[in-house]
Amino acid sequence: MLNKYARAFFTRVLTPFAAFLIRRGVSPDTVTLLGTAGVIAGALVFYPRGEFFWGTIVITLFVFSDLVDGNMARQMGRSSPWGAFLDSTLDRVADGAIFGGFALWYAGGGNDNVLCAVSIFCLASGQVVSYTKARGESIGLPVAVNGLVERAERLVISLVAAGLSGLHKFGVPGIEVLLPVALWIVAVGSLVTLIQRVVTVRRESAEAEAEAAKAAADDAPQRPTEATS
Ligand SMILES: CCCCCCCC/C=C\CCCCCCCC(=O)OC[C@H](COP(=O)(O)O[C@@H]1[C@H](O)[C@H](OP(=O)(O)O)[C@@H](O)[C@H](O)[C@H]1O)OC(=O)CCCCCCC/C=C\CCCCCCCC
Ligand SMILES: Nc1ccn([C@@H]2O[C@H](COP(=O)(O)O)[C@@H](O)[C@H]2O)c(=O)n1
Ligand SMILES: [Mg+2]
Ligand SMILES: [Mg+2]
Repeated sequence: MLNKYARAFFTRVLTPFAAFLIRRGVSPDTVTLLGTAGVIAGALVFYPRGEFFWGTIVITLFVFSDLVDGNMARQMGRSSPWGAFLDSTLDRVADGAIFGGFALWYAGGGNDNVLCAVSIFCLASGQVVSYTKARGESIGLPVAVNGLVERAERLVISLVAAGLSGLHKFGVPGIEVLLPVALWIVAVGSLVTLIQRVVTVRRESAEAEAEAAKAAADDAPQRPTEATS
């Protein structure tokens, strides 16, 4: 949903910055790599210590690089299979660091085994949700569904809640409940999305098999029947 409705807005806002980086000779791959490094650092330095406000600020500064790199590649007319591969692969690494950071906090100072497990579930299910689409497309299916909670939703829900929960350390009472609520929402939403995508791939592969069987039957040489032989 966000990918559909917010992307156009962010493209307009980030295009001048992307053009500036191009003029400075920066490559899209450099932006992809530095952006991912910044997200990993923000997530793994701050979140395991319960520093959710500062961790989210650092991650937010870098996560938008994921929209800038593609924008730069398109402006330069240099969108490439390698760039698409690098972008998607490093998305998985960045997501692993964010939800891994939450899990480390709940396994340590946050001292909550259930929320640790929910964070690990968010991490794993998010990766599998993305994998279903990538694998489905690699076997030639359209995978014509995005589902309830795509990557942009997973990030926005988790990061907004983490940033606000972090205000607890600045004296805002009760607000720390937002992160657990967000993690449960992302976990359930990712499960629903996973089911939506698997059902779609199952339907599309059954349709493709039926079409292939029909094409094979149409192409098969007509066997003489007993009556004509
Ligand atoms: C006192 C206040 C404290 C608050 C602290 C600060 C709060 C700031 C919080 C959050 C900011 C969150 C920003 C998150 C931005 C996410 C941008 C992003 O990277 O989106 C990526 C997404 C997908 O890009 P790709 O096409 O490169 O990725 C594909 C995707 O990953 C596929 O995965 P799948 O979906 O299948 O699971 C893969 O299959 C594929 O391989 C891969 O290529 O990009 C978009 O979707 C574009 C839309 C981005 C929309 C961003 C909306 C940001 C909205 C609000 C942010 C501001 C909120 C501020 C709140 C402040 C609260 C007080
Ligand atoms: N280093 C890169 C990064 C991305 N691309 C291209 O952009 C597409 C992704 O666009 P986003 O707006 O989602 O970042 C990707 O599929 C590539 O075609 C690139 O070429 N090099
Ligand atoms: Mg990108
Ligand atoms: Mg990306």
